[in-house]
Amino acid sequence: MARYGILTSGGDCPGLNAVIRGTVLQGTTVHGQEFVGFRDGYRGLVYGDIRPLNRLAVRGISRNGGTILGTSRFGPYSEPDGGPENIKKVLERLEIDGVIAIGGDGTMAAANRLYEDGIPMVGVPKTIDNDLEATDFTFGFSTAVEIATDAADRLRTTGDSHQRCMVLEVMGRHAGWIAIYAGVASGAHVTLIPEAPETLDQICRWVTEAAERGRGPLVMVAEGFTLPEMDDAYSDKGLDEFDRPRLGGIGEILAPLIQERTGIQTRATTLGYIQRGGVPTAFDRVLGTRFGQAISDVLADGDWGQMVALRGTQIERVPFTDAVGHTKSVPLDFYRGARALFG
Ligand SMILES: Nc1ncnc2c1ncn2[C@@H]1O[C@H](COP(=O)(O)OP(=O)(O)O)[C@@H](O)[C@H]1O
Ligand SMILES: O=P(O)(O)OC[C@H]1O[C@](O)(COP(=O)(O)O)[C@@H](O)[C@@H]1O
Ligand SMILES: [Mg+2]
Repeated sequence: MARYGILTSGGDCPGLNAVIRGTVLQGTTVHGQEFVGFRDGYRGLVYGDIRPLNRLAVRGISRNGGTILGTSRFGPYSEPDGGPENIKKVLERLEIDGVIAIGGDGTMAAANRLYEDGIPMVGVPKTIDNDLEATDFTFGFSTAVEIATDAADRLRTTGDSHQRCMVLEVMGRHAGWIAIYAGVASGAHVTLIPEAPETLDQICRWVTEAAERGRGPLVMVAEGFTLPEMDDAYSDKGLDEFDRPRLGGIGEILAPLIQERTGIQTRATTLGYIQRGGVPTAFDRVLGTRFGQAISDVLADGDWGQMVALRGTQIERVPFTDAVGHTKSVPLDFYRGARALFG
């Protein structure tokens, strides 16, 4: 019986457990496959740290956030034990015929490199940021948008009561998907995304317009937003494990600038990791389950080097290389449509 290992790598994301469950259910009931889980992403693969994954182990997990396998930003080529030769030996010793990597762009880049180095790899894309070009939507995004929208709705009532401007910073790295969806959903008076720098003057004009109508202005800002005079997205938290700046903090920068220029009391809230935690929406559970089922079919076909993706309403297969290095930005006409209603 063919036996496969599943790992989750990179930032956690609501819907990961639905993928694990979908894969195991489809694999065991339709294709007669067996599964194990690697603990903590590529670390588990490099060190052969596995746990059994059968039907019982995945019972009821779709409704839980996080990942039952644990995750990390450990690189499969990390010295001293990483690299394809070691990983081949690990897979032989554990009698594992292939690996499913569930992760974002970084995880897929690593999976592609391993695949090119002879390891049988397939992939499932994940990120709350929805910024992977290869797929129309990623699971986790819908949950993050719901949480951000709920937070915005709550800020509206306190902002309205105090006639204050409320700034809400959401995640998304260099893409504004979470901000633009939550901004439109909550009727934010201004939504600021990395794809479309706006001047402080313009932001303050919109804030003032809303305040003049008696509203507590709500400003939704993506962590990657920059003012025209900024060279890079704001970051004061150092680098992550892969040497990328950890973003966050632009909301706290903007709030006093808006207050100073408009004279309107302004408060900032950074939503942070709340966006990635807790119960996934039905949409994310369904997408995760379908991705999981589809990747089990990919294994059955031995279609190595492929990743599943949502195209329209269909789940399709695309090569890893389609997912790597292509960031999906918010289209400017989408932004312009939202912008027409700012203020
Ligand atoms: N080009 C690459 N080659 C090898 N390993 C990589 C590469 N890019 C990322 N990785 C590994 O994959 C991990 C997960 O990637 P990361 O971008 O942090 O998360 P995500 O997969 O969620 O986007 C990284 O910490 C790194 O160890
Ligand atoms: O977990 P970390 O390293 O603090 O990363 C925070 C980043 O992870 C995210 O939540 C999701 O990013 P990935 O899906 O690429 O891991 C970003 O929105 C945020 O900037
Ligand atoms: Mg990434």
